[in-house]
Amino acid sequence: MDYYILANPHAGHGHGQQVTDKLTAYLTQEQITYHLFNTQQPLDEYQLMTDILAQKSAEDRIVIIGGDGTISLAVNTLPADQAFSYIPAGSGNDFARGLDVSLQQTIETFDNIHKATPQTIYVLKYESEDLSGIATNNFGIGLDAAIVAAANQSVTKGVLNTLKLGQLAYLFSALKIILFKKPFQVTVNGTTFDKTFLFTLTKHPFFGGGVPLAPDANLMDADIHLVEVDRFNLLGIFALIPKVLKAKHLSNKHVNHLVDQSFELKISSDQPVQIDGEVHQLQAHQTLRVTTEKRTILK
Ligand SMILES: Nc1ncnc2c1ncn2[C@@H]1O[C@H](COP(=O)(O)OP(=O)(O)OP(=O)(O)O)[C@@H](O)[C@H]1O
Repeated sequence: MDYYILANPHAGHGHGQQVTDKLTAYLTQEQITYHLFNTQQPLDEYQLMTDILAQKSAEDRIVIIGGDGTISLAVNTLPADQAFSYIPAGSGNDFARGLDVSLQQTIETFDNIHKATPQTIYVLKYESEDLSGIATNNFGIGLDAAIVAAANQSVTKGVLNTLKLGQLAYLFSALKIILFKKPFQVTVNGTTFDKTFLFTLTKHPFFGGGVPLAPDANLMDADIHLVEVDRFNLLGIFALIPKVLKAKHLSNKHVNHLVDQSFELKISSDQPVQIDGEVHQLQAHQTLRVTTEKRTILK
């Protein structure tokens, strides 16, 4: 049994390289055969996973090293019947948190993988006229998508990054969006929300690098958690932020939490959506269906 490693050395500002070096040194020491596929540029994950699938035999194993972007791209290329393992090396690592995999102990994580038996997890599967795929983390419409989009586009981000203050770009963008983003209407599984501000579907608790948005969500079951927040007064919205960080927000009357195994929804105006941190656009009045797909993991 060989290991096929798909690694993003740039994940976590170079942490991917460190994790890969540590793991490969250990595999060499333990005389475990591996084949390393390092991404050279964004989106290489697709081609490398295709190459791995063409070369590996049925008993060989796949290990993915990287952050949430890497695991999302890799799983989108991996057929549902192929098992995989994951060693986190990103900045946010929400999928690893959801899986309850250590964020630091590379070798311990590998040792667990090496002796693991296959387990089923459920990831999000989404489909509309223009968008389809798998989300390993979350599918967000509105606020979170607008924040990610604005932070990626903002001129300030470039300046702040050169000053090594990149995270501030997110803070400024988030503040601007919270102040000015208009609400939108969503009809989901027969219920209409008229003043939606945040609308996120998730299979595990975390978003935004460890924020417990849906504390009871679990990758091991088929339930999808929807967290919807209405646009209400600004003071109330700011007061809600520390509650979200402490996972105490779901009892707020402006927060709606629905759990179901599939969601069908339409929005009333075009909105940005973020799917595992990548920004897309969802057109008004298109039907979006979100269900789950079973995947096999060794962890
Ligand atoms: N060699 C590379 N150089 C630059 N970008 C790369 C390279 N390899 C992969 N990428 C891109 O990096 C992105 C994924 O980064 P990833 O999300 O895994 O790390 P992160 O952003 O540090 O972690 P997290 O998402 O957990 O915060 C993907 O869009 C991927 O295509």
